[in-house]
Amino acid sequence: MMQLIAYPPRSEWSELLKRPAASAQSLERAVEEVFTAVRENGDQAVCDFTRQFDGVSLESPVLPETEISRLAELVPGHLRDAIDLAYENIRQFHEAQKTPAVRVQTRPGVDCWQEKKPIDKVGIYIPGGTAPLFSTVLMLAIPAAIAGCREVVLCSPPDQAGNLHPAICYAARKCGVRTVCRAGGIQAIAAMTYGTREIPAVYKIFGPGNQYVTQAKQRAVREGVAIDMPAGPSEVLVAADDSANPAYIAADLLSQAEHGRDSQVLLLTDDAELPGAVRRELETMLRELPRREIASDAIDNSRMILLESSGEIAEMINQYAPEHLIICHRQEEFLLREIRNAGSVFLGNLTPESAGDYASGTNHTLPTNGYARQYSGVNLDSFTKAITYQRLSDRGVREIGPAIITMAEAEGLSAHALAMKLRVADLHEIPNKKEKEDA
Ligand SMILES: NC(=O)c1ccc[n+]([C@@H]2O[C@H](COP(=O)([O-])OP(=O)(O)OC[C@H]3O[C@@H](n4cnc5c(N)ncnc54)[C@H](O)[C@@H]3O)[C@@H](O)[C@H]2O)c1
Ligand SMILES: N[C@H](CO)Cc1c[nH]c[nH+]1
Ligand SMILES: [Zn+2]
Repeated sequence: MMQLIAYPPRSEWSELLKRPAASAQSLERAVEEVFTAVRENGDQAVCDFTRQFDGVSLESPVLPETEISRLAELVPGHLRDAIDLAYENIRQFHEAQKTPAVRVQTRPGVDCWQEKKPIDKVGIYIPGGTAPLFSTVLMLAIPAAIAGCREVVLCSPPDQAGNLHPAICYAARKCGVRTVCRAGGIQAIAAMTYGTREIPAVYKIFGPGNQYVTQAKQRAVREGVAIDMPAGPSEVLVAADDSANPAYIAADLLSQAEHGRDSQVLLLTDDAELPGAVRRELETMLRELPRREIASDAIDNSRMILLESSGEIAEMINQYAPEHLIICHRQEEFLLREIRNAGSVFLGNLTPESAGDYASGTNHTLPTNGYARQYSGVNLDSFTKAITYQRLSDRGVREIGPAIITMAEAEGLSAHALAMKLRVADLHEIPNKKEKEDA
C-alpha cells in the first residue's frame, strides 16, 4: 500500500521523489542486440523478435489494407461514436495551435520571415503490451495530419492472433494512416530507424511506451532520427486539500497505477486527514480492480506526502516535474502561479486525468521521469520544423552590409566578407538604381 511520509525535511525530498529505476545495463544490451539484428536482417529480424517477445509468428509485419478495413469494421457502434467524439475534440485543439508565419523587417530593405513546414516522414508507436492504447493513435495521427506530414508509419505489438486491436485499425483509418505494422518494442523502433523492405524509415519517431521502447527511442537518436521526447511509464501527482473528494483522488491515482508495474503515483497534501481517507478508498477500489496486480505493484512504488503548506507543495511539484498534475486545492490560483514543471494539468474535482487521456482535446503523449522540466508534451509543432527566410534589397545591403563585412573580417573569414563586399561594390557602380521595394 502507498506509504505515508509526514513532514519530510527538505534534505530528504530528492530520495523521496525517486522514480522506480529500470536496470539500465541489461536494457542497453537488449536494445543493441535488436538494433544490430534489424539493421542486418530487416523484416526477418522483426518477425523473429516478435516471436521471441510477443509470442506471435508472423510472415510479414505489415497489416494489409484489406485487413485494416476488415478489423476496423468490427468496432461496435458505441465505441466508434466515442472515438469520433474524441477525434473531433483533439482535432479542434490541435488545429487551434496553427500559428501564422512571422514576418519582420529588421531594417529598411531587410525582410525576415519564418514558416512552419511538416516533417515528411514520421513514425508513431502505439503501446500494446499490456493494453492496446488506440487512443494514442488519435493523439499522434491527428496532429501529423494537421501538420501535413506526407507519410505516417504506425507500429504496434500484435495480439496473440497476430492482429492489431480493431479500434487501432478504426482510428488509423479515420486519421488517414495507411502503413500499419504489427511490430512492438525495440524491434519496431529499430525498423522505423533503419527501414526494412516493408517498414519505411522515418525522420522522427513519436509515442509512449515501456522501458524498452523508451530506451530504443534514445538509441534511434544516435542514428540521426529525431524523437518527440522520453515518454515512459505513466505517472500522476495529485495536489489536494480538504476541498477534494477522497474517492475521486483514489480513482485518479489508480488510473495511472494500472498502466504498468513501473508507474508511480503521488499525493501531496497539507491536510492531515486526507491521506487516511484516500487510503481507505484505495483499499476498497483495489479489491475490485481487474488490473489490481499491476496497480498494486505501482502503488507500492508510490507515496502520500504530508507537507506544511501550499508553498511546500508547489516547491515539491517543481522538483518532481510530474507528467500529469491534478490540483484539487483551495490555493489553486497560487499553485498555478508557482508551478513551472508539469506535462499536463487537470483542475478541480470534476477533471479526472482520464479526461485528457481520451477526449478533452489535449494530447496525452507527455514527458515522464522528470523530463517535464525541459520538454513539452506532443503538440502540433512537434510535427513541423520552422524554416527561416530573408531577402535583402539595395537599401538592405547598404543598411547591414558594412556591419557584416566588419564582423566577418574580425572572425577571420574573408570569403564571408567578400560575399557582401561584391554586392556593396555593385551598388556603388549603379548609384541611381531605383529602390522601389524600399518605399
Ligand atoms: N508517457 C506517456 O505519454 C504514456 C502514454 C501512454 C502509455 N504510457 C506508458 O506506456 C507503457 C506501455 O507499456 P506496454 O508494456 O503495455 O506496451 P509497449 O507497447 O510499450 O511494450 C510492449 C513491447 O515490449 C517488448 N518487450 C516486452 N518484454 C520484453 C523483454 N523482456 N525484452 C525485450 N522487449 C520486451 C515487446 O516487444 C512488446 O511488444 C506503460 O508503461 C504506460 O505507462 C505512457
Ligand atoms: N495515461 C497515459 C499517458 O501517460 C495515456 C493513456 C492512454 N490510454 C489511457 N491512458
Ligand atoms: Zn492513462
